Amino acid sequence: MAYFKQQRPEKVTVPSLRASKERGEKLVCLTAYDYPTARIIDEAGVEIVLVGDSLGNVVLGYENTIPVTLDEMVSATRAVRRGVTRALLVADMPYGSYHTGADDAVRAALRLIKEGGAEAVKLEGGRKRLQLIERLIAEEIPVMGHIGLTPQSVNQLGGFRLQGKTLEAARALIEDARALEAAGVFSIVLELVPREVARIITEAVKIPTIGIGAGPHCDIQVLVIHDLIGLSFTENRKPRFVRQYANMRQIMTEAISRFAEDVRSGSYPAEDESYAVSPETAAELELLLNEERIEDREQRTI
Ligand SMILES: Nc1nc(=O)c2c([nH]1)NC[C@@H]1CN(c3ccc(C(=O)N[C@@H](CCC(=O)O)C(=O)O)cc3)CN21
Ligand SMILES: CC(C)C(=O)C(=O)O
Ligand SMILES: [Mg+2]
Repeated sequence: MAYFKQQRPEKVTVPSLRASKERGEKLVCLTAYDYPTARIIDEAGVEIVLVGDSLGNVVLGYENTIPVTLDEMVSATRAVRRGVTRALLVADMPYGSYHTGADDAVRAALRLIKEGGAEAVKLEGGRKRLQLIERLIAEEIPVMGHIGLTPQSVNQLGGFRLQGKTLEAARALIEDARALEAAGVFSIVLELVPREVARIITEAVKIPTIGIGAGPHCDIQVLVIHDLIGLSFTENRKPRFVRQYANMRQIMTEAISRFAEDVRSGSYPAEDESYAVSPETAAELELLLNEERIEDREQRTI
């Protein structure tokens, strides 16, 4: 490419992901839910930014992703959109937004694309979603699949447990992945599945696999940003696939404690952390104040 182009890495697109897999490149995906975090992640060179419905857990404080609404996802996606220029921007379809029929699903996906600015949507489920996925793709909406642990099924599953452990369950996952590829998804999230199963699926499909708790053989790895920087799980309760690269909880706690201490001791704000009128205006203000005091006294003596 000419010298005046290619100053920055090229924009990541749906077709460029497949080309990356063909070249054997490992890519990175992280979640984001707000503008400043999205900007940091994009500028760090991460290839895919996912506005996950894990928003429900890490931003809204829910137990699971079930209560997350389409409005909440659209709002977060709009904020993230403003911070992302190079990465591919994908938004999760929340629980309920694609479960009441294909027309409703198209409408929900179009809101994430048109209002949110997402370039693709992700939805959970294997073969049972094939018709729905084909319909979305027919309406020019790129779709990312998601199999293994599908957190929107938590009430059916009874918890966030490893999936595809038995021979039968592993075969079902491999069939789901093949069917999703045939339906036209551009990538598949594999969540909480044994590394051997993830390897077989990754080798069986031409589209990239995106692993979370799925071992090293996936084409792409994804984590929730709050898990990476220590703002979600506590050390003794974090899932084994989470590697914590920073302790922002500790950094924030220290900053907040020091601010509170400085306010209470009177050391904040200092003189150069507030504003003053000119000395002349200060003198005039002083005079004005004295006149008012005199008037006050005269009124009270009447
Ligand atoms: N902050 C956050 N990070 C996530 O990765 C995440 C969410 N929220 N919310 C939606 C789902 C739920 N996820 C989870 C939640 C808990 C475990 C967990 O506790 N796993 C245990 C047991 C696994 C097993 O052996 O069956 C573990 O130790 O990994 C795993 C995935 C992944 N997703
Ligand atoms: C972890 C990823 C795959 C996700 O679905 C989410 O963050 O909601
Ligand atoms: Mg999700």
